Amino acid sequence: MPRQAAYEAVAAVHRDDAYANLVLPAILRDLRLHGRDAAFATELTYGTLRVLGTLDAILTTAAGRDVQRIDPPVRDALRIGAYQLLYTRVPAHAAVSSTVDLVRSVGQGATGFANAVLREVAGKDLDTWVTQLAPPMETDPVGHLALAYSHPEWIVRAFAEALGGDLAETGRLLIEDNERPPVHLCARPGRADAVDLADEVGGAPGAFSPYAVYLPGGAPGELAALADGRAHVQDEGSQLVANALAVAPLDGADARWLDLCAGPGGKAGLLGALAAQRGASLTAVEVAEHRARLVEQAVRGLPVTVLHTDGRTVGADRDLPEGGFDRVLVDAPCTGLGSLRRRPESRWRRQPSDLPPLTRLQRELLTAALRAVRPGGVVAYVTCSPHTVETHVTVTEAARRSGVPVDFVDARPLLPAGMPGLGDGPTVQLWPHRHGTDAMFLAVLRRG
Ligand SMILES: C[S@@+](CC[C@H](N)C(=O)[O-])C[C@H]1O[C@@H](n2cnc3c(N)ncnc32)[C@H](O)[C@@H]1O
Repeated sequence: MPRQAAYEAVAAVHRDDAYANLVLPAILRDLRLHGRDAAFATELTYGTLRVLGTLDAILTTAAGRDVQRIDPPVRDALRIGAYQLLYTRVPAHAAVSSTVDLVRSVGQGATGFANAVLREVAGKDLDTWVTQLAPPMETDPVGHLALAYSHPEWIVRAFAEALGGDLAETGRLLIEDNERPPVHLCARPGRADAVDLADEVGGAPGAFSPYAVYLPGGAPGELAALADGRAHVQDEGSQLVANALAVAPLDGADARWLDLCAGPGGKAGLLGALAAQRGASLTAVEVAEHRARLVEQAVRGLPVTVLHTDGRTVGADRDLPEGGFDRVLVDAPCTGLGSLRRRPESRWRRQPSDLPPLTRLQRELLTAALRAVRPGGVVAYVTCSPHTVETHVTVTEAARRSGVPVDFVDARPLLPAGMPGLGDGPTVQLWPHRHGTDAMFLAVLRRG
């Protein structure tokens, strides 16, 4: 049954462009899978989707034909079978026979083929397959890392560039991207204390964010603290960058805060709670209607006004006056390459051609933010991507072209004291393998 669930989820991702984290819960419910069975189905689904590139290279060799030419239902079943053989402790005979059963139910007449391919796959362990199929690290490091750790080459290249060309560290990042991501809670300031909340949920206080709680087990389920608005689910890195905006030094008024890209409302929830403690209020802007509704739910009871509009209308919208805000967050739409752990299929969907329209939008939104902030006020530009085109290039280009005088603020002192691996400033790049967070980028600008 767990394998059937994983098959249905993986097939829906490939057939319907579905998102695994959205389809899988419904499939688990339909098949009435709970506890260990549900956990196994989840591992098979997420694991198979993450390491798809490596699995496909191996299956292509084992089948003696391009995996893309195998009938899609059989192909997905083989991928789940190969994942079990190479990445889990499932005994080989169980992985093979259960996959052949699966193939019998989805691809008529292909059981002999599936049996032969899986026996071939099982003939070598993962390291041996990688040694056989990956180009040598010495001559083609990007190709090697891409195959060994299952990322598209353009993403490996982008990560390596953001890590200053350090390929050993790039490898550590890729390995981390293939791990099951942790679930972090944000204990909302003024409503909950992280240490008490950690006790309550059987978790541990976060290493860096004063609001973070690490949840054991990976699924937040029906926690009372979430239901009654004392906490929300939020990666620790997201908490840190939102908090950095709130603690950036500011002369003069500090009452009007703006979140220009607020949906679904994680950072607006934290900023709203901080604003409440400081007698400030937050305007949260979101262009997508359903996401604006999610922001409204996330900020209930906090001094937050949600605007369902385009953040680029600063100056044209009465509620978004030029120079009207003391602190502004631009948590820009981006490729999301910094949170690949959480979206197993996304590394295979994203394309380099996604970058130009996104970076144009990022520049426009940051320019709007620089117009929205008052002289002396601060803007935090954030992405959950470390791609330098979306980080450094966007920030320097927008600052240069905006016509607004701006200075970089060193973002490092705005993060908790003693936090390692923050680089040379003034911007900050967080990393899964260094900080256990998503790869959030933060630049803080002050309007002159
Ligand atoms: C990275 S997400 C923001 C995440 C959010 N800050 C949080 O912490 O939950 C970017 C958001 O910007 C929204 N967006 C995209 N274009 C926009 C625009 N022109 N104006 C306002 N919001 C926009 C997207 O719909 C998306 O919800």
